[in-house]
Amino acid sequence: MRLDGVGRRYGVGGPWVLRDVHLEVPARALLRVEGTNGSGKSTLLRLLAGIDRPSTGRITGRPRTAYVPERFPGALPFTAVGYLTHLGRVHGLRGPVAAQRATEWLERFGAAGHARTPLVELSKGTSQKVAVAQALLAEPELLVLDEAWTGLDRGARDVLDRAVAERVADGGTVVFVDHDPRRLEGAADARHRVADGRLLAGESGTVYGAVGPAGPRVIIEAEGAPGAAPDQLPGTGPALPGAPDIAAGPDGTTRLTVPAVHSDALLRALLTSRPPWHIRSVMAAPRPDEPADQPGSRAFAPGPGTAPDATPPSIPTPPPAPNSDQGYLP
Ligand SMILES: Nc1ncnc2c1ncn2[C@@H]1O[C@H](COP(=O)(O)OP(=O)(O)OP(=O)(O)O)[C@@H](O)[C@H]1O
Repeated sequence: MRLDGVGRRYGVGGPWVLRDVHLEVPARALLRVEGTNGSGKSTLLRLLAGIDRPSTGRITGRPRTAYVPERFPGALPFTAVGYLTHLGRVHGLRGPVAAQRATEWLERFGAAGHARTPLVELSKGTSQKVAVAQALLAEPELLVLDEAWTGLDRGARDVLDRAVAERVADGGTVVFVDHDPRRLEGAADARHRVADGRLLAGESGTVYGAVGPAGPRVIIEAEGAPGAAPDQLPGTGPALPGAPDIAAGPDGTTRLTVPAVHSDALLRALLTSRPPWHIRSVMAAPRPDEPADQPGSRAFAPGPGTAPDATPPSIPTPPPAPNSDQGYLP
């Protein structure tokens, strides 16, 4: 999914809450959204979830999406299991499958004892378990979580942490906001900050830059199995994290240029494909106004000659590749 020049304001002539947001939402990624109170995080998440529309700009390529709102509308005329089964059907599941998943998720969250309790009688914590379960049971391609951990007991928070990891491992994308800075610490592929109506991004969360055409980009030169061409990349085109520009590189390599915030997710996709791709180099792309031999174009990896002031993106450790003698760099 992609946001191009998206803006949102409430009411005619109201102040812009979000302006000129450019964002590529890659497949198989965990994205954190941060910002101070009232900065526009929930507004952005509602746009991503598709329950609100931009005042200006375009959102394209919407995946199958599920959303946990900041506040769950609990006063609905359903029991917990009835509501979840109903939502499962709304998400396209057949009745028996929806009912089975509803029961499984209530059990997983330790709320099976409340399956037949009307929603209005549920405690805040159990109500929140139902709110989270309705999004998870659909196994969405995009899961949007707005403070979804708030109100959950410790065991349920851990269940949600694991469910998020499972979604991403299955190829889904999870976008989340949480007031706890340690939530899913170290797991996010990218962190985005809403500030002054703009969207900023950073790999580490300490340095944020503009997201969009003007934001930093990374060039990955990779080599596939013998004879592999760019169109044989795993999940070609927009399905690859960050929707990289793909071109032929030197010495038979394939050159993928991607927004820097998505480089980790793209590297992971290449390294974990079967057979895995060799990563030959990872370098910062020169900015449009920068000559190609300036520091921004130096290779991050591998080996000597790496710019001392350049921070390499962290390359995830790939799982062992059966029947493969291919190595990994760096
Ligand atoms: N439906 C609405 N109508 C009018 N103004 C709104 C509406 N929703 C949000 N706003 C305003 O937009 C701004 C951003 O709100 P939003 O809820 O997106 O911020 P947030 O970063 O999620 O805040 P918090 O961390 O407090 O949840 C605020 O000034 C808020 O008052």
